[in-house]
Amino acid sequence: MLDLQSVGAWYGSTQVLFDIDLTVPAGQKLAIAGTNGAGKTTLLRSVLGLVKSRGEIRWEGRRIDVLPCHRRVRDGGIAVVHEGRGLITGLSVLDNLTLGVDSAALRRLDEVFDAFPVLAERRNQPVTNLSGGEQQMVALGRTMLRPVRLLVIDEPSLGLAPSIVAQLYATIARMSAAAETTVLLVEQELRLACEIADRVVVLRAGRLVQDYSGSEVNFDIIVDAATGG
Ligand SMILES: Nc1ncnc2c1ncn2[C@@H]1O[C@H](COP(=O)(O)OP(=O)(O)OP(=O)(O)O)[C@@H](O)[C@H]1O
Repeated sequence: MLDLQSVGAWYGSTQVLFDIDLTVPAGQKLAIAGTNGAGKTTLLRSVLGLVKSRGEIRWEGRRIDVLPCHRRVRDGGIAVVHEGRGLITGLSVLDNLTLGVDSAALRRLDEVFDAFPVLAERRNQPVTNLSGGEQQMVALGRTMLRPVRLLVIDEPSLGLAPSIVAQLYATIARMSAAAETTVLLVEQELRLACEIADRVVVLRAGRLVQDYSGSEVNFDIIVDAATGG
């Protein structure tokens, strides 16, 4: 379970998140919606320890707000797929996928190549030769080889062709179902968010203003709240 109590966040002296209380049960797929600048990415960054924040954040019962980012990620089984993709530009596709993983995980490399055949074809090429969508596949493939308990995903569809987005989302859905991974997702395309999420919260001007789950996770219900209507 991920639990945020009275979380605020700041860039310099400017507060951009206010009093966020949010409990995400293990295995839940939560999408965070809201207009540009509402604070969606900052909420993810607060969980990861990448922005100045106050309040308490617990993951699996343990306070993580007191830990630096690398400890949260390593100890908490947290993986991040974000706009910048976080790949190591000098390395090949294969090296980016496998760097630091153990031999048991390496045996699952075929699962990544089954999900994204183009990566098998281009395994020895530098990641910088890949398109944005292919790089996003590498980023997601990396998480498939690691024991991920919390998957944090920021804008996976940004700038990608619909067919690639569909492939990415199918993989995310499969991964999270198979391993009961908890997912925190920021996705501007609300239809996509509603397809994968079992809960959607809406941020407005740094505050959590709506919380939808079950049958309320429906594009027509959520779109007005999320776009400020
Ligand atoms: N590095 C930064 N330095 C200063 N202010 C920032 C920084 N990053 C974001 N902000 C500000 O914090 C607020 C929340 O930004 P955030 O990126 O979290 O919003 P968002 O909902 O993810 O927006 P978008 O949908 O446009 O990506 C905005 O007012 C933004 O201008």
